[in-house]
Amino acid sequence: MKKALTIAGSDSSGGAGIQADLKTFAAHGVFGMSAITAITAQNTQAVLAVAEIPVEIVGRQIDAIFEDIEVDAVKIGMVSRQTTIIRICDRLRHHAARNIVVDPVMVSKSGWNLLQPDALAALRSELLPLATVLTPNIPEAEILAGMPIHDLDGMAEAAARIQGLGPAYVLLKGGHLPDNATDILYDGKEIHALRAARIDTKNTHGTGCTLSAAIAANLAKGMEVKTAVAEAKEYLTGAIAHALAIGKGVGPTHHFYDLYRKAGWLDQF
Ligand SMILES: Nc1ncnc2c1ncn2[C@@H]1O[C@H](COP(=O)(O)OP(=O)(O)OP(=O)(O)O)[C@@H](O)[C@H]1O
Ligand SMILES: Cc1ncc(CO)c(N)n1
Repeated sequence: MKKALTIAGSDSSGGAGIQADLKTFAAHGVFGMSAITAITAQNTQAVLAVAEIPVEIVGRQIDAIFEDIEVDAVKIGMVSRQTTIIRICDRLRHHAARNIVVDPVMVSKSGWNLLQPDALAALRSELLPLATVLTPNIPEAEILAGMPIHDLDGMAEAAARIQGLGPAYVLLKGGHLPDNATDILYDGKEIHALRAARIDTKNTHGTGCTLSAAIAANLAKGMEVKTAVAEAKEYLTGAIAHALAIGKGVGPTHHFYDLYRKAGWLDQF
């Protein structure tokens, strides 16, 4: 069985962060492991509190895994502190980690800042060059590329600028544009548009986490980056189509819709 590691924050409501990543790995038949960077008290409406995990413990979780188990892919999500970013990069370089998917999480859907302002420089200089695939959303890409983005042409221009900062591939997610759910993949040479119809739902909590974890799972299984991204996008679109109206706010995507469909459970819960 292939094995993937997520380095991210815990979402108590189970729809984003570590919980979304582990469910996504499981849905892909990949064994999931985790190094937790922070614990958030969060639900479908808000992030209420965040406790950072000490840098030393973050590093030790990564060492504990790599010293014992072969890691086929790594997904990195919420890492809010500069010192933690630097330690993670140091440990990943030390263990020669490969197939690294970086979701440069900055602000939660409910508006909570998940990246401290002084950590941006470390994200740029340390983490971006380690990424096989970087998956910014529009607001994150605007900050990384230093330009406003209004349409697909703007996304392509920003993806090219960000790719120049070091990641092998940039997947710029278009979820925040008003009329489509088209993402742009750039590898330094060619632009690929991954098109999907916008699904009319308010339940999109954890979409970004789910997509990056699905890419990592597909890379762990040995897929080429372009195939891994295209299949992950298809999986995510299904997970949004079957999103769960759990909680009073923005509900989570359905990570196991395919298994539930096969088991005849989709309409039961
Ligand atoms: N309503 C929708 N219908 C179909 N696809 C969507 C919809 N909303 C978002 N997506 C897709 O979900 C993925 C994540 O989109 P988005 O740009 O919202 O990321 P994000 O802001 O990082 O998510 P998160 O808030 O979970 O961090 C992208 O592939 C995007 O195209
Ligand atoms: C822990 C965590 N990571 C990432 C996100 C992405 O929005 C979130 N809401 N919570």
